[in-house]
Amino acid sequence: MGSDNLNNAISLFNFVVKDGNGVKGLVDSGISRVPHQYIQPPKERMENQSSSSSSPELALIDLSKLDGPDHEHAAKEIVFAAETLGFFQVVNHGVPLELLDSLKKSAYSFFEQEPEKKAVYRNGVSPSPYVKYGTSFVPEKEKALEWKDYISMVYTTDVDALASWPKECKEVALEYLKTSVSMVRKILKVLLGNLGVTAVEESDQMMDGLTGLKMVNMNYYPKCPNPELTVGVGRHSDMGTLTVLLQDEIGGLYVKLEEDGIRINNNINGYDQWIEIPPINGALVINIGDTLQILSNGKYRSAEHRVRTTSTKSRVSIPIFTIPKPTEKIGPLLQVVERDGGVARYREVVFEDYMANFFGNAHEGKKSLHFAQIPN
Ligand SMILES: O=C(O)CCC(=O)C(=O)O
Ligand SMILES: [Fe+2]
Repeated sequence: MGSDNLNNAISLFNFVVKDGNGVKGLVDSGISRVPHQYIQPPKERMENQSSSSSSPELALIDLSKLDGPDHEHAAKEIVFAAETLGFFQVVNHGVPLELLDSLKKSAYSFFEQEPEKKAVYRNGVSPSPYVKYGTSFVPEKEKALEWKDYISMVYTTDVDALASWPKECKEVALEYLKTSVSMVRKILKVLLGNLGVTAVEESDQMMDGLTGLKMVNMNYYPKCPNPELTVGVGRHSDMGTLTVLLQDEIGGLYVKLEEDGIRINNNINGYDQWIEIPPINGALVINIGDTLQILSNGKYRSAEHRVRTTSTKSRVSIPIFTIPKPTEKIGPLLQVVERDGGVARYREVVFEDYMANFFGNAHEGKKSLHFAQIPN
């Protein structure tokens, strides 16, 4: 695509979004400056805000301890992280380390294909309702586009996954999903237990409901000529229950500190404070989503996070989203509301409606939660 055309808003949108060339196609066309559609308003640019140098500890939790004599200690670490930052990292998580390497490689094999190969999975033309390739979050609604391409694969059954997910990544993605799900259940069991859900059957049933929908995404952030003007992903929280994330060695994922969540040492000039989730080889990142914030009546923090771009190297990240089934009703647990003096901070929502609101709007911090919030 010639540089004259790049200045034409409609043809840029068509090239990147509609025709499925993505940000990757834009970069491959040889641009030396990002098109204006990608320029974020100053308050969203990441170079403009301070990032905490004296970060409070970001927990790195050894999950194997949940199965031994240190269970209580590990469980406390999980609960504390969920109540404060809403993000932590785990090791000894049971997901094979070789698989993590294969996943990153397979993400590159998918995104480095010719645009036509990826474009077959575009929204509306994809041969499967469970597979979607796209760029940015909701391009039609965004004031500035995010510098990110992605492929999203919803899990129903193994047979469906192997029949419909792209061949470049289906086997590893499925293995990643299956090995992660048992870890997610271990973590959820701890978090539910702390809310008073201790009976095995009730806990199992609740976990089935909270993770009824699972998907693996692969995000690809091409290197960007103007990292100071762009974002990889804008400020948002995840809508689901728990997110598991594999990131590569590039870094660039930031989580926002909130005043009541954690002590802030250096709150400079009222700017938001963000801390980076540092890449740790072999570790996985876990974060709390809106669903758990609602369920816990606000005790667990669905963390606001965002991703910067870099000019030196492209980055991949591979999240698994565990989400309630669309028909599931989600509201604060009764026993938690009782403990909170009978005050529910969220109403009960049918998850399908929550999801429609989430995907119907551009990323805007934690605004997604307003859909369920009861104003006080
Ligand atoms: O790329 C990352 O590190 C995070 C991506 C993310 O927040 C998301 O896909 O929801
Ligand atoms: Fe996210």
